[in-house]
Amino acid sequence: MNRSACLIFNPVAGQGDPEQDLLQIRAILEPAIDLDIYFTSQEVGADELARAALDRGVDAIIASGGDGTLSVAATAVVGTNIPFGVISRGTANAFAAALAIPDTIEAACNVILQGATRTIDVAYCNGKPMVLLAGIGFEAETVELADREAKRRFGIMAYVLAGVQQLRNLQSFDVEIETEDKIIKTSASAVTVANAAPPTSVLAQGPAGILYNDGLLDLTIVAPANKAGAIAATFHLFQTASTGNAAERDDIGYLRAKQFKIKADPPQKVVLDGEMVGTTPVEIKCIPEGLTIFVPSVAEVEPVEKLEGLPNLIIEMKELAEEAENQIQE
Ligand SMILES: Nc1ncnc2c1ncn2[C@@H]1O[C@H](COP(=O)(O)OP(=O)(O)OP(=O)(O)O)[C@@H](O)[C@H]1O
Repeated sequence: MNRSACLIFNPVAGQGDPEQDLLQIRAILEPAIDLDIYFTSQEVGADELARAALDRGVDAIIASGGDGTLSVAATAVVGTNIPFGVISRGTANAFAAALAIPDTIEAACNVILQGATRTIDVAYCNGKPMVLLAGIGFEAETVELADREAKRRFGIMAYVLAGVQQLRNLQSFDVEIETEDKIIKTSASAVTVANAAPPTSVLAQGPAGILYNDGLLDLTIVAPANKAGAIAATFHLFQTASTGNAAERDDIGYLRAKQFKIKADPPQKVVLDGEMVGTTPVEIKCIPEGLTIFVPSVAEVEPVEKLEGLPNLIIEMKELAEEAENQIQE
């Protein structure tokens, strides 16, 4: 008997052709999995659809859409032991990148077909489930500026443009951070608490690596003195993220803890897994092994060759050419 799964599909996500995307997903998954397909709408979100599916009883929940859809669907699955599948079709695809899930439809579907799962940590931020990260200050302002229209026109550049725009009116705030064993007071422009984060979430990249199965959250404080400092700090974090090193600048701090209570003066906007959720204060607590997700059974292999796109490119396969020549001679 086939496995069954509820597929929650956002028909307006990303810049692709949703009808084509859905056909492709069905063509790959349906031979092995009985899919019960539900579409998100402006009124009915992926979380509501996921909760209804859990009530009906399903073997798995699969969400397909941008980061917004994936995050809210995941929040409904937290704490249930029902495996969660991710088919990313958004602009930034941060959710898939943070959890090392491939972001093409074909590869993501194959991960679900293979059926390997693992449990990962999640967190609760003011009672709301969080899979990736909470951004306080700068990031929250940036997310608010990158609206759907801008994302449609500029893709991932919308976030970069919004970030640059935001740098122009960089503001610093006083922050008090309380962990299990200490209270830290400083000023900052951005405070980010990450459970898991893609390398593109530069403001989360203070520590050398963000582990999503260590029972701990990673907090990064970015406190540049001025605009030039902000650009230098961002660039440094971008570099450390790509090399896997920890940040080494005086205006960047980081620490790990099971939970954080954060107050800001003046109160700052908070973005949780890409969605605006209100303002500080926040209380964020790690929930070890709170979510079961489908993951690649073997690590993705980086391609060792890329030639396509080169001008006047001709590739001759030697053995095939020789074989053809031999056949002609025979
Ligand atoms: N059928 C629909 N019509 C209009 N809006 C929808 C519909 N379904 C979901 N939405 C809205 O889509 C948003 C989530 O979009 P999602 O994050 O999945 O895609 P995206 O914005 O294209 O991707 P990304 O977040 O990666 O930029 C939610 O705000 C939700 O209200």
